Amino acid sequence: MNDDQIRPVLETKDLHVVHRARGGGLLDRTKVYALTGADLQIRAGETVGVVGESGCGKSTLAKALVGLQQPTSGQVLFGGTDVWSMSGAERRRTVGQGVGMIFQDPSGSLNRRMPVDQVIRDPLDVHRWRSGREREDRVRELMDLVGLPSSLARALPGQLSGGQRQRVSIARALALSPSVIVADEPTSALDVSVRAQILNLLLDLKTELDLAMVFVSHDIQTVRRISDRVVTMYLGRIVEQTPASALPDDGRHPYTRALFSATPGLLDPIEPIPLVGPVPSATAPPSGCPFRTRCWRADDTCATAMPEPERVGVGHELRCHHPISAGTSARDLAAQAREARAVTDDVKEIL
Ligand SMILES: Nc1ncnc2c1ncn2[C@@H]1O[C@H](COP(=O)(O)OP(=O)(O)OP(=O)(O)O)[C@@H](O)[C@H]1O
Repeated sequence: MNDDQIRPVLETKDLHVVHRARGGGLLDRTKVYALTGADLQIRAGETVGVVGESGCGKSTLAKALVGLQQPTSGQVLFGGTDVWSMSGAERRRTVGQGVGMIFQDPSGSLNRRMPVDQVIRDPLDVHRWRSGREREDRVRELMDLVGLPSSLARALPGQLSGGQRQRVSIARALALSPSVIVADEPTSALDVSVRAQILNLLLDLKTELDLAMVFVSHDIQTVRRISDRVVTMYLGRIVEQTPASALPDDGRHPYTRALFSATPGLLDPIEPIPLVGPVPSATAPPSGCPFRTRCWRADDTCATAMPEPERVGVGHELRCHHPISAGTSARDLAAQAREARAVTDDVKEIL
């Protein structure tokens, strides 16, 4: 069976999330296009990494996947059912049990006054999972699973180290035996020395419990290493989905290649592909392809329409009017981008 024939456990269809601008007054109707037309399928047992610059919509996508962010339009399907067509209680039951979330900052996501065993037990109580006795046993089992000694059962989150707090979050996310875990920057708030421990714990649990995982991170090297598939986002759009094994050199979207070229330590000595200017504001994304204002390959076509998704290989899809040929080296791309930039600068001077 190929990927297309395996039904996704979690899926988004043409998902849009538009926020109201932060800090605006009641009458400020400025819209922030945080997520635009996201189509994503998560299959049982796979790890999908999500990368992109700050503000591109990664967290919004993560929250939408776990039912914490109501879409403006489009669908989030769990086991084939649209979770936003359910009643609130049904959605909380379905998504709360089926999808676990791990946040970036365990301190912010744990109730400071609740001891560890109660934090882990909370979802079991909320979902009225089995008997009180079985819940106690389950909490012990979960603490053991994530490597927390039972002596910490009555400790408050503030008495734990950052790594221990993230273990508590992981135990809580796993309490109801979800089939998918969504981890939003799960290690970036931790000391460098414990990051690897928490990452390895997540990977071990994923294998042991046969979980699918969505892993959102700025750490592109880690994402590439642990994922089956890497999703690149730019200004609210999924612009490419690539088998991790094909990265970086077989990435076909100019933005994926630029992002990877700016990451130290990947394969060859790198040569960053120079991009022009900053990321445009999500309140006024450019027409057509959102990346066109910074892309060295863009032409007039790119301003007219967002390219349709194109399948270029197994598990490999992108939206680009001018995709890069597979296997083009980062060095060649950097040279192309520099040359295109020099031409643009010349034109500006003449004008
Ligand atoms: N609750 C909100 N209200 C208004 N705007 C928001 C809200 N949440 C996110 N945004 C905006 O939506 C866009 C996408 O934000 P999001 O947090 O999803 O991006 P991100 O890729 O996760 O960023 P980072 O990597 O910095 O966490 C940004 O422009 C952000 O400022």
